[in-house]
Amino acid sequence: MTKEEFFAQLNEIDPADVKAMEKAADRQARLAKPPGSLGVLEELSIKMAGITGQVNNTIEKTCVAVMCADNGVAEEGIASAPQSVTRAQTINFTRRLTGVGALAESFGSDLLIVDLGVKDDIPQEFYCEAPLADTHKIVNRRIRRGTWNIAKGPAMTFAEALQCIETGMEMASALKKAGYDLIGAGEMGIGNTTTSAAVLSALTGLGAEETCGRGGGVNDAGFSKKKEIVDAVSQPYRSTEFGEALDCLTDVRNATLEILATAGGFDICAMTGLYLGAARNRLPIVIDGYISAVASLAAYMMAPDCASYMFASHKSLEKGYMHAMDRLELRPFLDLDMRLGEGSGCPIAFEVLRGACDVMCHMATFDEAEINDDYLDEIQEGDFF
Ligand SMILES: Cc1cc2ncn([C@H]3O[C@H](COP(=O)(O)O)[C@@H](O)[C@H]3O)c2cc1C
Ligand SMILES: O=C(O)c1cccnc1
Repeated sequence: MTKEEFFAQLNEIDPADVKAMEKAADRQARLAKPPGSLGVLEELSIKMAGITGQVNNTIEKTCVAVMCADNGVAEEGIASAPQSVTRAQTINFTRRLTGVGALAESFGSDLLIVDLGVKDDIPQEFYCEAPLADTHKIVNRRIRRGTWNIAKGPAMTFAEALQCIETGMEMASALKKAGYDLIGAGEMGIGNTTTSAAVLSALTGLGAEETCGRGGGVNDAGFSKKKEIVDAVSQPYRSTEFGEALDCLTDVRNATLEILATAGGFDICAMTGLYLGAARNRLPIVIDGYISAVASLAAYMMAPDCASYMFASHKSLEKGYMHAMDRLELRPFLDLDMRLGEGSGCPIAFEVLRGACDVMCHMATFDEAEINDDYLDEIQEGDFF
């Protein structure tokens, strides 16, 4: 995919269906309950209507796409765990032995595991080529054995960044075609909270103090190094001149691509593509934790309408997560003190969204429930809540 082809695909993303949202809001207001009493569930069901164009939605098939890759910056000692964990967990996803694997089994979701460039070899028998042909296999989309070290130069070439984005978009299209109603964005890659922080700092202008957390539990020396690297890598993009030079969407798209290739990882790029592809296919998508949130922000910068297709699941404890949410103007609806990644928040969020849609489909209106709703006038006029 050339950059021009990619940008043309971004222009195919439609805004949310406002008429369907109005109809959904109207039905929510007529359901037999005190107005607004289902809180966030009401908002979720209305947002879902904007995505599908239908007031009533059912969520049957769900899947978390897990983008796996290694990061060259791991050699700087910015992570607590060795890079071999990326390979081990990528294999463990196939057996559902990881956090997201166990939760996906528990809630009845599928996994779509994609290798974009794990460093260590994975035996051939674990791989397949066609996405979703076997959800217990790893889709082989390897670029190379991990990115280059961002502390020393760009993580990857532009062509590689585009290739990862294309893979993410390919996965979204495959999921849509296979009939999934709702998907999630997960990842695995030791060191990816460092690359995510570098991307977030570059995209927002925030310094490393605001965007860096301890990730998987890095020690004090590693944490200092992590912040130094994030500040240094993002510095050219944090200058006011850089921001001021961006005066049209094409400039922002080019700058975001450059930031992803310079400071990001194969996993972050593929997740960015997944969000963009989901929006292009009118497929709702759930954001997991920190890495997932940073990729969703990159997608939003390149195509602002894609935020209409995103649901923020849980408030990750990783520092910087809420900065991404603030820029996206999204609010996570779960707060479980989680900070795992992998897409582990997605299967839980799928259930909440399923419930929100079922309320819209199955609750009776005041009319249907034969309740005289004249008494509501006073509530609607008053400012009680
Ligand atoms: C055993 C283990 C399992 C994981 N599952 C997800 N992550 C999470 O930790 C990594 C990011 O943190 P950092 O930047 O500090 O390396 C990612 O792979 C993320 O998914 C894990 C990390 C470990 C150690
Ligand atoms: O929130 C996350 O996604 C996260 C936090 C710490 C480590 N890995 C992932």
